[in-house]
Amino acid sequence: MTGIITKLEDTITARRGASADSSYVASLFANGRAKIAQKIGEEATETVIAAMSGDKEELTKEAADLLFHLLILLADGGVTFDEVLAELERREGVSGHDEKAARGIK
Ligand SMILES: N=c1c2ncn([C@@H]3O[C@H](COP(=O)(O)OP(=O)(O)OP(=O)(O)O)[C@@H](O)[C@H]3O)c2ncn1[C@@H]1O[C@H](COP(=O)(O)O)[C@@H](O)[C@H]1O
Repeated sequence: MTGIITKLEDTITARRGASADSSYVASLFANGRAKIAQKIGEEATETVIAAMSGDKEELTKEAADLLFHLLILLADGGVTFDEVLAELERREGVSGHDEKAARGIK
């Protein structure tokens, strides 16, 4: 299931320093973290709009866009998707309320 994530992570890493003219990923890296973060905001908004419209196909496509751009932001920040999954596994079985309390969130 996550094989495509690993492949995308490898592709994203390989695009670092590639020509921004020929690669969308390289163009995002070239424009910097703020631009990548901005794309996350846009894709998140589009995902929310798709969810609210009730269009499952559109929601699937927008969620894929969001996840793709999140992988780029994670790569830029030096975090792997495996590390995100490990954090989710760490929380497994912990109540959401307890998790918030552990982080000092009321
Ligand atoms: N999975 C994706 C993928 N999903 C979405 N996108 C691009 O993400 C962009 C989505 O942004 P928008 O919807 O806002 O469209 P846009 O208006 O064209 O974007 P902006 O000009 O505003 O940045 C589009 O340009 C899509 O083509 C992707 N681009 C690349 N990939 C993967 O990344 C690989 C490497 O791509 P390159 O870096 O282009 O070689 C590809 O082989 C694919 O596997």
